[in-house]
Amino acid sequence: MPPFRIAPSILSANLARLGEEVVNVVDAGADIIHFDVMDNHYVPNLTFGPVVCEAIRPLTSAIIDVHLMVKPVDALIPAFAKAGANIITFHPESSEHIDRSLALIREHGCKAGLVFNPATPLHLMDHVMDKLDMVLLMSVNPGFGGQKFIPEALNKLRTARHKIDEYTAKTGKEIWLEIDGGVKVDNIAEIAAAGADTFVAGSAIYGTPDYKATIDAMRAELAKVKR
Ligand SMILES: O=C(CO)[C@H](O)[C@H](O)COP(=O)(O)O
Ligand SMILES: [Fe+2]
Repeated sequence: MPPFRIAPSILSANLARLGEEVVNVVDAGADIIHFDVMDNHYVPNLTFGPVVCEAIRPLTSAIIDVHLMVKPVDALIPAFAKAGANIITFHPESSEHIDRSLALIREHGCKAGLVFNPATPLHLMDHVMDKLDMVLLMSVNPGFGGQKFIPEALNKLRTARHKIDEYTAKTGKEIWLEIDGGVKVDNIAEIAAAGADTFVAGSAIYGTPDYKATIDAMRAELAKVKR
């Protein structure tokens, strides 16, 4: 059984009580805090920046996974690294020089990843695998929480899993495969079977009254997965 990681997106948290919401979800069993950064330019929504990351950093030792939905990306990379991010991912469409942006993330001591929108082809990862620690597939169009999972993402996950497994077999390098958008208790097993090992879930966790019960239910579904 591969290690499965659950990454609640604080986009769906009660932002008036953000600190408590971070602590509570980690106490409930989350592995990662997923931090959605939107700029009202690359995506039609506006969220939070490095100062908010810096504010939550002392509250938890959980991994902070910063998903940059901003264009351009490079100027924000050092700022998020300084604010305590552990992983920084960005969309290839938002960088003029993908290899350079990935290198910049790693030079700042963070794990680096590329994010693929539903219609963005996976071949954009082919020549930068050595600089990737994570591949994030969007199963919704980016910009909002609470959207419906796009089923074609399952085929894309299988393709990405194959590419990553081939690369890992050749080099020994581990690359996490994360899925983001519309992940729920009732589809997480199918998504894991298609190849994901890391699961962002915003509304499915923060929209329920008992975060531990929801995360436990997700783990129970994941325990049934055969791959
Ligand atoms: O990147 C995102 C949106 O662009 C969010 O991480 C994602 O939508 C999580 O929300 P939900 O689990 O409610 O779909
Ligand atoms: Fe996200």
